[in-house]
Amino acid sequence: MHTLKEVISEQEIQKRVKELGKEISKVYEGEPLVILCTLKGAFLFFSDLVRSITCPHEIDFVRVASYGNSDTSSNTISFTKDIEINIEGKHVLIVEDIVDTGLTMEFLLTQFNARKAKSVKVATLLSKKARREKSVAIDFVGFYILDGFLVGYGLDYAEKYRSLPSINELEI
Ligand SMILES: O=P(O)(O)OC[C@H]1O[C@H](OP(=O)(O)OP(=O)(O)O)[C@H](O)[C@@H]1O
Ligand code: HPA
Ligand SMILES: [Mg+2]
Repeated sequence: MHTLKEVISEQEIQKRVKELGKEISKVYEGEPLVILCTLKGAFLFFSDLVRSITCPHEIDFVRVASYGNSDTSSNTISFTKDIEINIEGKHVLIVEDIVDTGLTMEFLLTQFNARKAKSVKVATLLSKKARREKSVAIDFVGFYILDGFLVGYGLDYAEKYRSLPSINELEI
């Protein structure tokens, strides 16, 4: 077992997700919108966020991974599941749990910008700049985090802790 220290409570997360949902709904009102969940880490944030977005939208799922069982990026992104919806002419919102080095988001932006979407924007629950290697533009941010390896609310360490309702720092 590892020691966990709570850094963002379930209540704080739920409040912030609702605020983000309102903000996003205003931006896309009346526009064709596809919201993409980046598996696995974004699964809880995504499912709460889409329920607080009031404008009509489609959803789809993409699977990328680079951390494996480690707390540092392998710098190699495995892309094992693509979306199934055609995004041409539609606005795309990529939903992530965390932008850390930025490598994953840079990869996703390159992928989806190449597919003639009307726009491609990014929503992330957490943005951690201490280890940022690629500068990526993020449109909607839940919380800025200074440092530390985080688990819970979708985020894992070696596949553990994803189902916790709060965000916690892992003491390895
Ligand atoms: O900015 P980066 O340094 O690229 O890190 C962010 C990415 O790392 C995690 O995914 P991971 O590879 O752990 O896969 P997972 O979502 O299945 O946990 C996280 O969910 C992001 O997708
Ligand atoms: O802090 C983190 N926790 C879990 N997964 C991650 N992937 C990038 N950064 C993190
Ligand atoms: Mg992970």
